Amino acid sequence: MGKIIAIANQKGGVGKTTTSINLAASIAAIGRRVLIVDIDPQGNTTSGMGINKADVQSCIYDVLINDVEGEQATISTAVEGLDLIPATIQLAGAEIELSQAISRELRLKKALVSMKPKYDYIFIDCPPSLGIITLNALTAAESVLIPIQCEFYALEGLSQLLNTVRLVQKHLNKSLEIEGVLLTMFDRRTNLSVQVMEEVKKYFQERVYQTVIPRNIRLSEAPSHGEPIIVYDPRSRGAKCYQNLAEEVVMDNE
Ligand SMILES: Nc1ncnc2c1ncn2[C@@H]1O[C@H](COP(=O)(O)OP(=O)(O)OP(=O)(O)O)[C@@H](O)[C@H]1O
Repeated sequence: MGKIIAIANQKGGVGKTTTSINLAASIAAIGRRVLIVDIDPQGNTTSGMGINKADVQSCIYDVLINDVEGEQATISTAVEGLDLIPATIQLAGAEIELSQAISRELRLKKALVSMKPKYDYIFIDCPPSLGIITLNALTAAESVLIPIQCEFYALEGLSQLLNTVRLVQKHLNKSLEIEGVLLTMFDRRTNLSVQVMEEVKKYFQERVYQTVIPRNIRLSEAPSHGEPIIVYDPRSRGAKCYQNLAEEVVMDNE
């Protein structure tokens, strides 16, 4: 049965999409069946996997709003064992449309029920907000993986995210857990990165992954080639680190 993990932080640009693509691809590369669900209207995970949004027939919007089956919106990617439910800009309207819908927080959960047996891991790439779309992800998920960028104000807004997690646990999904906290864009030459790491470890303790993702130019180039880092540059530090993270996540769960 696939474990559903939401990758969430309402702060923008902290590495949610980079982690969704590269963690999912690295887990698929060690022989697990993996699905990524892109629920960010920017659709960066979709384009970062080499999918041309203009060619997408059905996307996550159709699943959430038009009752299209998850299977029907699923496409296979160039990485063996890795499938994707894409997002297009159409999703930008869903926040308002869902606000009037019945069981509006449960749409994604319902859609993923029939998908779970087909996968070992299902990752949901969340948008940078705590609106109804992210609530759908936190309600569908068994756990939430939180990427934190090693920068000034890194911890700002985290209490809001943790508060939302607590509210979801109380009202919508009592078994939601913190899967882990991932430090991203770490630059060992700066004191700031080291300070942020210490702060985050003090706060989240053993829930912080041992693997830390460095700032790595190859990771930022890969999406424009539509490839995960293990395909674009398998020898890069970024690739090695996401492979290590994949092993850590699999070890925690199997
Ligand atoms: N480890 C890294 N090294 C270098 N660049 C990175 C790294 N991680 C992410 N980036 C770059 O930083 C930018 C933001 O990353 P990303 O899109 O993954 O963040 P996000 O949290 O998904 O953003 P949003 O909140 O807009 O959805 C992108 O240009 C990405 O290529």
